[in-house]
Amino acid sequence: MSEQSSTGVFVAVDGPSGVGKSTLTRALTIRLADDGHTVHRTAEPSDGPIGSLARTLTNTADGLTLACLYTADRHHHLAHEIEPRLATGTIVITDRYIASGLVMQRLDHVDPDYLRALNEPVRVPDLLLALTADEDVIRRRLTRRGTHNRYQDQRASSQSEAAYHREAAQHLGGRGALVHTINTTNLTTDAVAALAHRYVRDVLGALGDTAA
Ligand SMILES: Nc1ncnc2c1ncn2[C@@H]1O[C@H](COP(=O)(O)OP(=O)(O)OP(=O)(O)O)[C@@H](O)[C@H]1O
Ligand SMILES: Cc1cn([C@H]2C[C@H](O)[C@@H](COP(=O)(O)O)O2)c(=O)[nH]c1=O
Repeated sequence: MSEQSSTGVFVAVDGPSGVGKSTLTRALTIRLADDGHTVHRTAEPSDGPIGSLARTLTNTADGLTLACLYTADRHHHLAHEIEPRLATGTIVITDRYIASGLVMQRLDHVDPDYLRALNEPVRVPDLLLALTADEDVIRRRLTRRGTHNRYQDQRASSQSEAAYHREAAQHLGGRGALVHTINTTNLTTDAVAALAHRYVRDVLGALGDTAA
């Protein structure tokens, strides 16, 4: 087991619904923990009070309400769960973050400029792993696993969702996040995890971490 990292790294895994975010987040956490790092796996909506409310209202509230709720949850998530861990050198990996906020409520017809402005004060991740896959592949994955939310049942939204995620990744890159896009169409879950693992190790290596 190698030495514990002294620098927290904040990683966001984002992309269209059903692309493989949760699968990757779990696998990446295990790989980094096996390297000897302390890793905290989390997700948005968070398990905090605002996240729980947002999750409850996702299928019924309007886009503006959800945009404000999810952004409020993001601030609370950062202040109470993410930043305290980063401060102790933990690697934090979140399944969904700002990109989901820029995309999902845009699918609810909220103005993208407003969504960007709302998320402007929110800390960007050090590394965004932006997952993509061909639309028919995502659809097959969702059918096999089962849909979780109303967005996944709307076939028409999946193309816009992918396009909006590309824009969101570009925007976050412009705000200083290191962005790696992983096209998972022809990659096994292990291959996706191996690639993501390498990207995180590169970041740790650049920070001078001996366990990278
Ligand atoms: N690279 C891959 N190849 C094949 N199947 C995959 C791959 N990645 C994930 N899957 C499968 O696709 C399904 C959806 O994956 P997962 O639940 O991780 O997606 P998600 O992006 O987290 O979904 P959601 O947006 O609903 O939270 C699961 O059944 C998972 O096993
Ligand atoms: C962060 C965030 C999330 N959402 C929605 C999208 C999904 O309906 C759920 C999360 O579902 P999962 O299967 O657990 O990934 O939350 C959203 O609408 N806006 C956001 O900013």
